[in-house]
Amino acid sequence: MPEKTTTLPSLVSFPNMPNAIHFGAGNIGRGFIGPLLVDSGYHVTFADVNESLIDSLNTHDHYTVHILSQRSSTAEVTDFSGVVSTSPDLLDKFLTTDLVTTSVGAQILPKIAPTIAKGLKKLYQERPDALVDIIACENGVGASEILRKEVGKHFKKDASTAEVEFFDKRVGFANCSVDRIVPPFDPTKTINGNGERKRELKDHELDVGVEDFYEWVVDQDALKTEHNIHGMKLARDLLAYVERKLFTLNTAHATIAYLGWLKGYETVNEAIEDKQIYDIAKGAVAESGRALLKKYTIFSKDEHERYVNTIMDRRLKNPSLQDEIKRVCRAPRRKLGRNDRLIGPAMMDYEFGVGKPTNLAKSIAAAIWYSDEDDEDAVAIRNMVGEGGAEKVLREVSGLKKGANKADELVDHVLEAYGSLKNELESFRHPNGHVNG
Ligand SMILES: NC(=O)c1ccc[n+]([C@@H]2O[C@H](COP(=O)([O-])OP(=O)(O)OC[C@H]3O[C@@H](n4cnc5c(N)ncnc54)[C@H](O)[C@@H]3O)[C@@H](O)[C@H]2O)c1
Ligand SMILES: O=P(O)(O)OC[C@@H](O)[C@@H](O)[C@H](O)[C@H](O)CO
Repeated sequence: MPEKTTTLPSLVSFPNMPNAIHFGAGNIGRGFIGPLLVDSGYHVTFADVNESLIDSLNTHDHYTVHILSQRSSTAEVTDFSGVVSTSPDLLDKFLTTDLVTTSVGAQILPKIAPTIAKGLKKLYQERPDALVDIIACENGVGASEILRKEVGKHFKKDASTAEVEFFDKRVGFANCSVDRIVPPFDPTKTINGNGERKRELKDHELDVGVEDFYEWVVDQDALKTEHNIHGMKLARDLLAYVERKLFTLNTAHATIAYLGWLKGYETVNEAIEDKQIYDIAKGAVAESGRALLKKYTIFSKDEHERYVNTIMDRRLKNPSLQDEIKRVCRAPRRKLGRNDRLIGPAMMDYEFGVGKPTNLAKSIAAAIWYSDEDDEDAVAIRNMVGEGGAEKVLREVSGLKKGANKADELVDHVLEAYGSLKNELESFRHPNGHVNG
């Protein structure tokens, strides 16, 4: 295996501006990872299925990232282009890159894997001594590892021994934790000293709005080469950072959103001001926090308390964000997965014997109640509930196997919450709510 850390080969093989390929030119691509890469000297090639977005990237020479905070500010992004992710032109871009990143949604990774495998084959044919790192910037545990397995299936099919060696030794798949709230943004609205004013969409359609906070932590042991990216932190205990973020920020976010949906709110800002919702979310992160602190001794109790307070009382309450409940509730099948933000910390509570996850059970129950006919995950879950009740979802989507003690305990606990949640929330009913639906 090539050497890592400071003795790593760096960008010397690219005398001109190095190229990074980023799959997914959406909120996180344009609002977080893309700007950091550009700021670090890369030309970013965005690859996306959305053809009109790619056209727009190729007809604009800059866009603006609006920092949504009390003291709003902006940053200009230049040095980017776009390629449709199914176009053969994308494969040529692999010849001049040492970094491929993604933010397409964890469930989409298997769909982009064949293209990445083809790009790597091309790279191997032209530059068999190349080193390249791939970082899946998706919410979830081990997203880059999942991508490695998917890409490997395609790359290794009918591959020579030398090709397999190239894949195993010269391509890094580094897991990461990626944290910045990038909500839907209306680029025609802008805030200045005189309040809100309207702008022409065509000039600003690529603009994004982001919170001021960001954290990107990457597994340094998995990287094959040095990248020197501003804002990318390298760490060894990666799972600790991934789970701390997913089981705190995303646990609270999901709890607020699913309960907020039940009560009829449209934004996270509205829902978090509802004391009943705030208390359940705070309780849920306390339940995940007690298990996280047992599992990961690198975080002290005080540090974790500060981390939680920043999330609950500063970041999620940021009045400039106006994040949509619908966005945060998206893909509930993924969010109800065994290792994700709801079931993951609840099971950790049982595994570490730190107490019963009463608030997390309510969050899980609320996620099972969620319905959105535009979201295929939500439709699938509603259908499963229709066929076999909430238990079917917990057994089949959340992987809580019948007969396993801890899993059975959690199932019972969630089913109880599922039955009583609407009554519990009813007295706080909002006119648009779903507590009676
Ligand atoms: N928005 C946030 O606050 C935030 C923060 C941290 C992490 N994330 C994670 O980042 C990822 C992306 O989230 P987002 O909010 O940017 O979503 P988004 O919907 O804004 O962007 C996703 C982009 O991927 C593109 N895409 C979909 N299928 C594709 C395919 N097969 N090939 C190429 N491109 C494809 C879409 O067209 C879209 O432009 C998710 O995993 C999310 O969990 C989001
Ligand atoms: O992106 P998802 O669907 O996994 O989760 C929705 C939000 O909780 C998420 O995008 C947060 O805004 C983000 O994780 C903040 O870093």
